[in-house]
Amino acid sequence: MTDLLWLWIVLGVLLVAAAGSALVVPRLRRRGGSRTSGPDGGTAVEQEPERTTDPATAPGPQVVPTAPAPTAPSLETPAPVAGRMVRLRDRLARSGSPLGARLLTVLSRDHLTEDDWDELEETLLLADIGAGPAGELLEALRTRVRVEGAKDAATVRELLRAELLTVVDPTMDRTLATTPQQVDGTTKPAVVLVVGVNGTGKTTTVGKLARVLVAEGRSVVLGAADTFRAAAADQLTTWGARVGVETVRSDREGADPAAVAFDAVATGARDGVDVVLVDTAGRLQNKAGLMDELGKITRVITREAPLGEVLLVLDATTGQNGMQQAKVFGEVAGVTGIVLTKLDGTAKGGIVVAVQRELGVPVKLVGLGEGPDDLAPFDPEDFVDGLLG
Ligand SMILES: Nc1nc2c(ncn2[C@@H]2O[C@H](COP(=O)(O)OP(=O)(O)OP(=O)(O)O)[C@@H](O)[C@H]2O)c(=O)[nH]1
Repeated sequence: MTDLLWLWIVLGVLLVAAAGSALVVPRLRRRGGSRTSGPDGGTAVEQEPERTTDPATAPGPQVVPTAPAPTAPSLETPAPVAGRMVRLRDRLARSGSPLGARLLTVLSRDHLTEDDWDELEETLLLADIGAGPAGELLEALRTRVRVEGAKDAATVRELLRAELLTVVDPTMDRTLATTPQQVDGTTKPAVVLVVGVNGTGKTTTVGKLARVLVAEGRSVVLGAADTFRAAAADQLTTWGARVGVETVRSDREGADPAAVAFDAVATGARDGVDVVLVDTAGRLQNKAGLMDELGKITRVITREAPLGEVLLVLDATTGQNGMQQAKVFGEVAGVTGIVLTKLDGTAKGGIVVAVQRELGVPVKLVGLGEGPDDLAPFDPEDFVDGLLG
């Protein structure tokens, strides 16, 4: 009898426990989402919203309404890269035409006087071509006009076109080093570091360049090493997400940019991507500080993969004023190529020539608008045709 009583008590306790556990809705937390760099430079993953279990299969009577699962944003297809500069040439012609049109007007006069040659020189200097290249261009034109003597509009245009092309220098190697490299039997991504003063268009250029690479079928990882401006990492993440490219960033404003750059390159190497593009902050006007920061970023990157390209972003609208900054970056950062942005907004296209001369490195890309695909590989012939209108 006592045994039977104990059996009933145990069964009762078990029933109460089972009913209690059925009312508990388990909460699951999944780790995943955008990759962020931890304060120590190690990668951490976070920012994933909490998920509740599917109400249809969850135990218990309660049905918790859930918001519909967000649909993944549809990926954009970047515009083809070939012929971009031709497509954008009209824009260039509109902004650069004062140079070409004024030169052609003067050169077409019947007898060119010294005043005419002075006017040509002034026009070239106003377009920021620089005194040296302007002198060379005029010297060559004088000789050809004297020797050839021809004056019809087509011949004059052809003369000017040829001499402008010579100073823009079609022989410079403008290819971007974006091919993965073999290091000790391991394939490493090509690393492109993007530098320049603030506001020149670095972040935008990294975003647009990612699209250029995606359009060419390359896989890309972005590194948001501009940790100075909090919005820069968000801006970059948005650019990347639009074309399915991952951004490695820090969750902390003011984090060590070198740590983020290292994480981005390590992520790219681990995931076997073709190219890692690293955006940097541009606020260090002081040469020693700049040298320290860029030196550290370069050192940590090269521990993981060779640095293929250092692109200096320059705002074409600042013209000769931007040259001083360009020289400082040229000295401290080992620049291998120039990206000239905002060429759509200036008649000072001659800066292409001046900056190449000053730094001894080629303009490789030009920004010709605020649209996502308004970045084009620089083509000297298309550029000169744009200037001539
Ligand atoms: N018209 C025009 N605007 C451009 C071009 N490239 C960039 N911009 C604009 O320039 C502004 C600054 O661009 P950002 O990419 O934020 O510049 P940043 O150098 O990263 O700036 P910091 O992060 O402050 O150093 C933005 O409004 C861009 O849309 C271009 O080729 N043409």
